[in-house]
Amino acid sequence: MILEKKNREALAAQAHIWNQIINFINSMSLKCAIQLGIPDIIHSHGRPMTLSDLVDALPINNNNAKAQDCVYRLMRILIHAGFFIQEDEGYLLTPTSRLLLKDEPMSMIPLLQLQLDPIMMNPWHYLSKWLQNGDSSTPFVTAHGKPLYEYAEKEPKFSGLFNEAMASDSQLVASVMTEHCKGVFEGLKSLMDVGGGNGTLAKAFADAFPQINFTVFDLPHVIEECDEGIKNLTYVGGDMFKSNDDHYFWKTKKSTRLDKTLL
Ligand SMILES: C[S@@+](CC[C@H](N)C(=O)[O-])C[C@H]1O[C@@H](n2cnc3c(N)ncnc32)[C@H](O)[C@@H]1O
Repeated sequence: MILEKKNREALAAQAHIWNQIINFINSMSLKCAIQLGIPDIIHSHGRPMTLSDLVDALPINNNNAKAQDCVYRLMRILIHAGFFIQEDEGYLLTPTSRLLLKDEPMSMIPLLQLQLDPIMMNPWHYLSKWLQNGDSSTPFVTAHGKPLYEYAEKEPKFSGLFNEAMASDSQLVASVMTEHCKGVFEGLKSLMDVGGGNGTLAKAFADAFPQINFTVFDLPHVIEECDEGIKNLTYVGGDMFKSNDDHYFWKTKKSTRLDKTLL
């Protein structure tokens, strides 16, 4: 059967819309795989893992006759998305899923947990409402009634999740910069990381460049959770947008003009 151009285009357009509508299945399947510890289970198996071995090892109700079928489908999605490969003998990790192992120093699990948490996903449901409101806040405010960092201040669990996620994302940058961008630090005596979170980046730099004094400046509730311990690294809590002559940040960087959009 030869389809007319008009029909071919309509079918392709329909398939495209389907793909866009169900795009979230990839990220939700990945979240499920991390919650069940699939990358770690396959990694500890030490060789390609069959579907039935995987189902047996998973912390799920595998008495359910559908479990094997569901895990098979979950793995098909994740293989298609590049997280695993399947050989005759079973499933194996890819370089991407290696970055999702719990003990991998550059593990991206915390970032995934933050970005796919309902607290961070809810604002997306309010995007059009926020645009309709026309206010200058963010969709996060429309969804939760307060800005992200105020919310984090009141919710220590979320704050911990946020700071861990930021830190996990900094690990790779820290290692590349300390190894390949040494020239950037030449001649510096001091350096301040404004909005430096729990200091992961500054700690890596302070270790690599002991001749430079580093300061991490962040909101007081973030700094309270940081432990000192490195000689050439200091933590200072404050609000960079509150101009105050006595304020450490403004004393140090009076001429710095900061724009909230940078955050
Ligand atoms: C996107 S995070 C980046 C964290 C860190 N630089 C990193 O890359 O891992 C932004 C940081 O800015 C901090 N922050 C937000 N508003 C701030 C303010 N008014 N004064 C100081 N720090 C602020 C937050 O607490 C958060 O740690």
